[in-house]
Order: sequence, then C-alpha cells, then structure tokens
Amino acid sequence: MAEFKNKVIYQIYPKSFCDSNGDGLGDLRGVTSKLDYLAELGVSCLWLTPFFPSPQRDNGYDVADYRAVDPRFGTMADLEELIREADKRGIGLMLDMVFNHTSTEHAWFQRALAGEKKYQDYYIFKEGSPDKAPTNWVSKFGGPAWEYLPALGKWYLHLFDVSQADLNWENPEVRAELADILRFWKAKGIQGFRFDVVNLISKPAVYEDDHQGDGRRFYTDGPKVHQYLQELAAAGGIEGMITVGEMSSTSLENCIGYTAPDRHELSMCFNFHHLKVDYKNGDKWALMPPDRMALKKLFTLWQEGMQAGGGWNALFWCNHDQPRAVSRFGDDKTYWAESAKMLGAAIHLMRGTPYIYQGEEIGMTNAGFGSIEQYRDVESLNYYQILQQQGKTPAEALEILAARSRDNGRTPMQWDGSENAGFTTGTPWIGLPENYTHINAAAQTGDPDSIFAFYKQLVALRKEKPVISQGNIEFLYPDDPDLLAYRRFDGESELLVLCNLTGKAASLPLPEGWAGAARLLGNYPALAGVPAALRPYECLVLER
Ligand SMILES: O=P(O)(O)OC[C@H]1O[C@H](O[C@H]2O[C@H](CO)[C@@H](O)[C@H](O)[C@H]2O)[C@H](O)[C@@H](O)[C@@H]1O
Repeated sequence: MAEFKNKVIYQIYPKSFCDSNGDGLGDLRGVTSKLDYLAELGVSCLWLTPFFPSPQRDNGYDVADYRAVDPRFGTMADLEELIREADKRGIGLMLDMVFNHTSTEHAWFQRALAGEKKYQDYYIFKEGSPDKAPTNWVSKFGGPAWEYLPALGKWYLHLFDVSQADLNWENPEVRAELADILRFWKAKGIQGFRFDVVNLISKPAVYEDDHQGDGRRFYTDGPKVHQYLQELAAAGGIEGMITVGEMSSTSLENCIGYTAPDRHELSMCFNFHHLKVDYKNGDKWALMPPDRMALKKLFTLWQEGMQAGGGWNALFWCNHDQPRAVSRFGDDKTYWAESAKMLGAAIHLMRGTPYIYQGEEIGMTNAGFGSIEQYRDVESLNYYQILQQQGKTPAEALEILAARSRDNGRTPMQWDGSENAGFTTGTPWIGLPENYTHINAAAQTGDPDSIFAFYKQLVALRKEKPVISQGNIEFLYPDDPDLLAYRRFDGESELLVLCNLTGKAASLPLPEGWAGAARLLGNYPALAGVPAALRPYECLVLER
C-alpha cells in the first residue's frame, strides 16, 4: 500500500479554485497555474472533486460520463498536463469516483429509459402503482427517494437528487464497469481515488418502510458493502494507491473494516460524526452552538477506536459540503487567525491523514450570503422551501442557510485583493465573501506569521516527525469542556497537544513531567516557560 501516513492531501473544488479563461468557472488549467502555490504549502496529493461531463445539478456529483473531461473544465490534454506538471513537483492526483449513483443523463440510464432490460438492471427499478412509492424513504436532499416513470410503469431509487439514480451493485456487470473505470484512470497516471458515499452502495435484500427514520438504517454500511469494496479494490487494481471512502452516517466498527490493511478495502475513510455536534437533536437544519464535550468524545472514540482496531482515519474539518471551520468552531472576527491556526493544529497532529480544503490554509470564512438568489446548491435551495413549509419565515430559513449551506464552502478561492479575489476575470458562478480584500493568499504567502505559514509548518512537521505520522495517541482531560488535549508517543519521543477550544482563557493542568518540555509549535508568541493558562483559542505543542 502506498505510504500515505506522512502525507497531507489538499482538496480542490475545481469549479471554485481558479478560472483560466474568464468564463466565471474554475478549470483544470487554473489548477495547473497554481501548482507552485500548492508545492510551497508542501502537500503531497491533490483530490479533485468531479470534473467529468455532468448536467451539474449537484455540481458534478451527477456524472454523465466517467471517462471524459467536461468541456467546462477543459480537455483530456489539460488533465494530462496537470498530471505531468504536478508530478514534476512531487504531487500526485486523486480523482473522485461517484459510484453510488450516476446522472440520469448517463448513457446507461438513458438506455434504461429507452426500455433496454440490460440497463434497467444497472439501476434500482421497482414495479409499482404510481400513487405508492416502494418505500417511504426520504432523499438526503429532501423529498421522496423514489421517482415514478410513467413510460416504464416503474419507480427508480435516488438517495440524492432525482437526477442521481442509484446504481444496482447486485449486478456483477455494474461492478465490472466500475472497476474498468478505475483501471482507465490508473493508466493515465492517477495516484489515488476518493469514493463518494461509498458505504451506501449495498442495498438491502428486502425493501421496507422505515417507521423510525428516513430509511438510512437499511442501506448505510449495507450487507455486502465490504465484499463489494474488496472486489472493487482487486478488480480495479487499486491496491497500492491512496484510496479514501466517504462514509455517510457510518459506524466505528465498519470503518475499521473498511481500512484495516489486512481487509484490502481502502486506505482510509472520512466519517462526519464530529461535524454534527452543532446539529440540534441531530437535525442539520436546526441551529445550536457546537457541543464541545460531544466533539471531544467523538475525537476520542474515533482516534483511539481506530487505533485499537488497526483502522486509519482521514482527518478534516472542511470540505465542499461543510461550512468553513473557522466560522463554525472558531471566531472568524476577533480571533480569526488564532482560531484558524488552533483548528489546524488540533486536526493535523492527530493519528490519520490530514486533508486541507482549498482556502482553509488562509482562513477562508463562510459566505455571508443574505438572499436566496445568492445560493446555488441544490440541497440549500430545496431546504429553503422545506424549512418554510415547516413554518419558518424566509428570514429564519436564510439564517439557517447562512450557517449550514454547503455553498459556504464553495465560494471562489481568494487569491488576492483584486476584483473577484483574482479567481476570474469574468463573472464568478457564485459570489464571494466581502472579506476577500484582506483574507487572501497573496496577503499571506510571504508572511511568516500567517495562517498559511502555520499550515505549511504543520505539513512539514508530519513529514519530519514519525511520532506524528506513525505514533500512538491518547486523549487527556476528558471532563474539561474547553481543552482538547492529547498525547502522541512512539517510544522514542512524545508530543503533548493542547488546544483551547474557546474564546476565553483556559486553565492548563499540565500532566506530570511536562513542565520543562520544549515548545514545538504554538499560535501565539512564545512566553518564557510553560504558561499556567492558554489564551483564547491558543494551541501549544510540547515535545520531550
Ligand atoms: O452527513 P452524512 O449522512 O454523514 O453524509 C456525508 C455527506 O454525504 C453526501 O455527500 C456526498 O455525496 C453527495 C451526492 O453525490 C454530493 O452532493 C456531495 O457533494 C458528496 O460529498 C451529502 O451530500 C453531504 O451533505 C454529507 O456531508
């Protein structure tokens, strides 16, 4: 298996990264133009979210052709140039494989619609009367998870948008097609893959109503998911590559199974439990401040649990589906730089492989949109309506979107303080936060005290120190709600990571033997000796 433990992976959302031709959409040549910036940050791999031909109902997660480049993003020659240029800088590429579903514009679905039985078996079609869906399951984007096709007299399953039809992994021909797609990209020089919601691929043998929830308990980490992943890894020839599965609403036990090396499934996986600690009663669309105790418990459970079971975590706060961490768990005003750095340290020094989402390394914030016309995301637009149907006023619905919309993480990368933050010379496909005039890459890359410089240090430390990339982890002070503290150790050296999760001073109960330890890293100017308290959002890393 490729060594991924000392690497940091950088996620690029190409549509919002850099526009090379002025059409308002980021593209592959834009990514190539920024490789020196990424090399300076020190990342080893780029995960590119989908740039394949797509109607873009879900920004590319509705794939119409898995083997081509959407002309909106460039050409296959552009991609090949990006692979070559990245390789020259020691950077590999990971592509995003959306294998739970295809766009309904994919040729397979179109042939199914035309009545070809072979392709109907590629999807989950069920006979039934038009007035009763096969089950009461709810789509993750709101509304029913089934759509009726009068011309066929059948329903099809779509766990996401109606234009994203779930594939039938029971069908060996589907599994063979998907493995072939992996081989196609591997032959192009791709180093790894990210698999979208891959723990939803195995559906139950019997489809039944869910009287307790939205249906997810029947298809999440489904009955044959491990078998399918083992088969895909072998048939796709991806062992030895870097692979990460996005696991929706998953369990620790399953994630150990997905990633323990002797299982031959994946290198690592994303879980989202720590990103739901501000969901009131588990509801994404009900606001509350983050529950810090819950956050600490989840980190402890997943870090120590994956270690005990031999699994491997992907470490992250941000991605294209999440609000910006500094706005959510930090303070994007008074302690903007301090909290952005503390959050970076908290994640990067854990056991697992860290991911940086574009703009996180310069402390990009939530979008600050105040009108529904500014939103583009299908889920946000659906929930704006659903929240009002549930009795919220338009202003209340907008307040919820301002905190929870996926568009918070999709605004253009802020390269400099010029118009549109240097992202495009045209009209950007989505607006930008007003703060791009001072929060931008150009303002930070030469500044040794910047958030960018701090992230650069984190990336370098992981390469330099085996205790970070390979060492064990143990969490400390479980009852202190303000302090996230853990120890990394490997028998040769030891680190103590202390993070104040709050905007107030937090007392610092140093464990025995650490008083004289050396300071490895911090986000405030160093004081003489080890302090008795941590300043707001301070992080301090000691080494002995
Ligand atoms: O919140 P969870 O149930 O744990 O699920 C995790 C994420 O799953 C979905 O994300 C991915 O699949 C979508 C459909 O292809 C796509 O729209 C998204 O961009 C993918 O990353 C879900 O949409 C996310 O909100 C969840 O965070």
